[in-house]
Amino acid sequence: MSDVSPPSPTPARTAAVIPAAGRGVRLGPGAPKALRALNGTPMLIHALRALAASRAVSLVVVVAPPDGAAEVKSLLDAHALPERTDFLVVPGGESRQESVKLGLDALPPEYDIVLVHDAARPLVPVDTVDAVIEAVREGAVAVVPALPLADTVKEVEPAAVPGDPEPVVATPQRARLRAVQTPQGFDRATLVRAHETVTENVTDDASMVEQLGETVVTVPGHEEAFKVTRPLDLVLAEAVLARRRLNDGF
Ligand SMILES: Nc1ccn([C@@H]2O[C@H](COP(=O)(O)OP(=O)(O)OP(=O)(O)O)[C@@H](O)[C@H]2O)c(=O)n1
Ligand SMILES: C[C@](O)(CO)[C@H](O)COP(=O)(O)O
Repeated sequence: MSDVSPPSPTPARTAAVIPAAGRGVRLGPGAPKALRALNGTPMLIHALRALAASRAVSLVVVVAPPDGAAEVKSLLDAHALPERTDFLVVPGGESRQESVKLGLDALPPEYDIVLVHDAARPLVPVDTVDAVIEAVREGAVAVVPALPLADTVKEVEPAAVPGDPEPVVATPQRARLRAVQTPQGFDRATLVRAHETVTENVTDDASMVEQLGETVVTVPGHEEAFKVTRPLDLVLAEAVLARRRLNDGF
């Protein structure tokens, strides 16, 4: 009997797609949201560094504003990024869903696990990224970081005219609700099938996988993985960066 143990299987390779093609209408007038600065550095660069901080992520596909791929490529060249990670830039589409699909189409064949991460969540901690990857490696086909809600949520009959009173139709049990973040992690084949199958517009990739009848699971999210959506979020993001600098002793 040989005492040589069989070689352990090669871990699945992980790539990330960062949709960064949005305009940032809710943030107000200015450059596309992903290119706006947080403490002097574009939000997209913060998001790239956050994902590339995971040793498991070896490729990041950035989905740039449709007419902004050249500008995004120059931005990447102008900022220090980890050398062990490869970066690709492709032009995006009209909706987040379309942009993610364009990013997926650009992925080389050797990647089995795909993360989809909003450029608008620039401060996600690496432990959250790694927890998502680990859950996919362990066999989940779709994984989302999730947090319990602080507010009570009402379902309403949306008003025809914004600002008019809206009748409340239900109050879902808060203990069963979660706010989900990114990166969302997927078995690549499942995510590709979801994007080929679901035609209705949805707000996250995991819900497309749900529509295939596949199980989506959660891992704990993180309060610093919040999405920069409105002007106040910029204030919070800069405060988080200031706290990190203090904690790091800078
Ligand atoms: N056509 C689009 C729209 C959105 N996104 C990306 O999807 C992520 C989440 O979208 P959101 O926060 O809604 O960004 P915006 O669409 O830019 O914001 P808004 O809806 O306020 O315009 C962002 O990183 C955004 O750049 C994208 O790649 N392509
Ligand atoms: C994907 C997402 O960040 C999960 O919470 C969110 O649904 C994106 O929504 P947006 O309106 O496109 O920002």
